[in-house]
Amino acid sequence: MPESVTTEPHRIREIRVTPVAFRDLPLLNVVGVHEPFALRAIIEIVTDSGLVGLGETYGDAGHLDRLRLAAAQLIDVDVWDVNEIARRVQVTLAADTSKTGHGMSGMVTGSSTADRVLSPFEVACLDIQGHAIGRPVSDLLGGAVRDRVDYSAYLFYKWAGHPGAEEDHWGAALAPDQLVAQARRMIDEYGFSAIKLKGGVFPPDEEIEAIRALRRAFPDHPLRIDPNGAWTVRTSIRVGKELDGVLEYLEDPTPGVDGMAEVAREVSMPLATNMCVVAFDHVKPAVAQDAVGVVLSDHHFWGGLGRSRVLAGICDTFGLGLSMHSNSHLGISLAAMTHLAAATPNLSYACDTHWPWKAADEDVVVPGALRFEQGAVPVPTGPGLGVELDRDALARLHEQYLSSGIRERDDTGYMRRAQPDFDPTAPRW
Ligand SMILES: O=C([O-])C(=O)C[C@H](O)[C@@H](O)C(=O)[O-]
Repeated sequence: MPESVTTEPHRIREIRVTPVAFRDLPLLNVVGVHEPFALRAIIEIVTDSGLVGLGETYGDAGHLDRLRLAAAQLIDVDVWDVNEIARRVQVTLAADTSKTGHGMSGMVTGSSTADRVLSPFEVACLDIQGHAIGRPVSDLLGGAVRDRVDYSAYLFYKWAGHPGAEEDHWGAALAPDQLVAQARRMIDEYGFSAIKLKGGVFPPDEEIEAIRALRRAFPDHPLRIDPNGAWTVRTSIRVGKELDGVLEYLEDPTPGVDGMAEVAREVSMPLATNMCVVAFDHVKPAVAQDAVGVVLSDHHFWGGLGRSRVLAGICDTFGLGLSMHSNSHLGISLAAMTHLAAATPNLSYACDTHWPWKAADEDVVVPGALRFEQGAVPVPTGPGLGVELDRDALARLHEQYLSSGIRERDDTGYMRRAQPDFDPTAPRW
């Protein structure tokens, strides 16, 4: 065996789970408004060989409790044995009877708890594996088929500032011309070549008008709208017909596979989802009913990067398109998303990211490793995820989490102030 090849295991000695809070602007969605802070949990896995791997996931109270529960069972496992890690997470959570929330604002309630808990541990193990052999995570996932990953401009209706606070630097976006200005700024600053509007906030005709204004202003940019299931089947069909030829896909117009299937029979553009296909057992009924044309993967709820590639294979087999979903996130997640997208040949749509909404001075990774160029992030080529933890920044954002008092308020798993009448299964219009 050549001397450079090592067969030594890298056993887990310690797992640190650190909740952080970072500022989030008053973006509106069907649930309500983003709170002043978004919550994340940063995972550090430390091995007996002295390597440290990073993961990032939701930071709500229920999820944190489950992460810590599972972490305690992973000590001594070799980071190359991800199947054993998955088995232990599964067994631990099967025995957990707590019913607290999961930090996804109620929009992906059907996704597997074990997969959500496994995800950051798997990412951290891949980060360590990459460091151990000196290769980027994209190589561990089969090799990058692209050296840059395209992201989309993710537009939001928004208030001018948090109530009681000064107007923020993005200002209000409550009308079509303000959304066009928001898109123009994002495209100027980041170079995005596709646009997604988070809808379900205003009556559908107002949101159709916003999409038409975006189409006029950006005739060559693929457009999407995502009302997170806020519309009835009838409204969805009407909107789908009115925006025929305007959208590249219509995302989650209505809740549930049955409703999506009814809409899909009547509209010509593909329907996309990150709400009704969010776990492996949702794929079969959706395919059987021809309910969706595009699945938005998200390694945070599909069980990590390896399992997201399994999803990609399933989509390929059944002729489904593949895109990528995001929540408010930091640099560890952006790195993981970028490696995954780079190594997934059939991921042909620009991925979602909330990145532009994050303050540039708030992150847990050392600046510089990730950057946007013409709407795309160059795939990090260093070992592992290619990002380094900034310990001072981690401590600052953890302190912000503690002083915000969010944990005490957060026993539902919601990062956002919910609309009093919000029900993810009941369309509003
Ligand atoms: O459907 C989606 O794209 C999401 O669920 C992403 C986020 O939760 C988005 O709605 C948000 O951050 O308000």
